[in-house]
Amino acid sequence: MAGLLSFVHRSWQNAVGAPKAIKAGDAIKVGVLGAANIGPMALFTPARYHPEVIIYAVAARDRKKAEAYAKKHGIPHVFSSYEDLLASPLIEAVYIPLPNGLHLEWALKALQAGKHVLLEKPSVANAAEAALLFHHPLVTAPSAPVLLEAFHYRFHPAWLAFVALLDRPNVAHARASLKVPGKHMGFGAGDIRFNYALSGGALLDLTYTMSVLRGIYGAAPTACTSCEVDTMPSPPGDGLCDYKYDATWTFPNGGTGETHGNLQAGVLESLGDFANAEAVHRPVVVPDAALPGGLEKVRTRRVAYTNYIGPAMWHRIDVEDRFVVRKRGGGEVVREWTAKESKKAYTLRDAGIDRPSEPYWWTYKYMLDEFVNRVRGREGTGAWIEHEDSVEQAKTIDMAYAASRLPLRQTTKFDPASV
Ligand SMILES: NC(=O)C1=CN([C@@H]2O[C@H](COP(=O)(O)OP(=O)(O)OC[C@H]3O[C@@H](n4cnc5c(N)ncnc54)[C@H](OP(=O)(O)O)[C@@H]3O)[C@@H](O)[C@H]2O)C=CC1
Ligand SMILES: O=C1OC[C@@H](O)[C@H](O)[C@H]1O
Repeated sequence: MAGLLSFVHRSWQNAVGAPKAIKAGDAIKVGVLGAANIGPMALFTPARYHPEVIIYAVAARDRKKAEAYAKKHGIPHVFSSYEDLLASPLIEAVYIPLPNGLHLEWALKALQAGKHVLLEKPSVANAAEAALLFHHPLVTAPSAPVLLEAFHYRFHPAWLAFVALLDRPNVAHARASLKVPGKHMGFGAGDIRFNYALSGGALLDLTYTMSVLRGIYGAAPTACTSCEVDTMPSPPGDGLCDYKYDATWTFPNGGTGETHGNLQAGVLESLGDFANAEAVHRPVVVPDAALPGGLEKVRTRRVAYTNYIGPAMWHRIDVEDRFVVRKRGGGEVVREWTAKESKKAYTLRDAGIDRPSEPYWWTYKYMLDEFVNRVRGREGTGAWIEHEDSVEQAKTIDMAYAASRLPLRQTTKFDPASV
């Protein structure tokens, strides 16, 4: 009951209850490319209680649509085209929630206009595009603007607490899932997620599960050993867009992995396996000064993080340590037991980081804070998505498509040499 009440309280505070911030005189003016559905959740709500961020303008392909969106979300300025918005000297940073196939083009154009870029996940459509973007001189120059792939879940204290419980070199198997009841969320015919020309497909849209596996191992996979996909019937999706995938992986330490994504999950399937991350370790000898000579203590750890994608609503991190005391060198077992512990980390302090934060902050607010810290050249929590991380992520998705019966996501027709 107490858990339910705090869930309701946190959700209410995030949505409307938290006091609006008084904006600093030098707050970053952000322009938004596209009247996208995700804008309010991923940026406008957290910006409301961030003193250094003003959602200043939006541009849409249709000005009337942009005006209606601006009115609904209290955005003071409207531009008739993405180009016009980028040309505004008052705009310091740009948020890009466009279809995946347009990310490369508009990220490069925004960077060329000197804007910092918060780029929706997945950063781009494939590994070739990732190399083009993240190795581009506009990105690698010493005073280049900030460019961040918006993997919001990596910024939440619960993720930081989960990772701190891992013994990465000894992870033996990892699993990540994301099963979304898309039919009930409007992801139907015509959605960008099922449009191959816009780089649709669940492996890209639900790219999180592969990112989670890479985050658990702290390494890129060595191979995608299998990838079964189910595709949207044609039309929509041209038969080329997966709505469901089940993939298996190997990692450099010999460990294995599995990722499961479904954009058309039933409600029960989604409730049962919505956004889970799990790491099972190899047995390792752990020090215990209290043990008599000739004996050793062996720990086999399993860590499970439930709801890695929306931890501010609710999450739990379960640690299960199976201990064996045995004769040294793998001999006779003299004692065995299992220790279980459940943890939560809603604030940075809960994760052992001595910085202010609030339990109602969503993943997006933690990410926005770090984005602002980078833009302002300030030290942050250390949570960040490095450019090479984004490049590795795109390579990982390509590996999955290569192991499936589907083609890689198509490269944009935009000519990067034109910027
Ligand atoms: N971080 C998160 O939690 C989430 C991230 N996302 C990511 O955000 C991005 C947008 O997703 P979502 O908000 O669901 O998508 P929407 O379809 O709601 O928005 C996409 C926007 O892209 C613009 N657009 C430009 N060209 C095209 C085109 N040819 N066809 C269709 N749209 C076009 C449209 O803008 P205009 O207004 O100019 O017409 C539209 O508003 C994706 O990259 C997705 O992966 C999505 C959901 C959650
Ligand atoms: O980023 C996302 O997260 C949640 C999913 O519902 C959505 O399809 C995806 O774009």
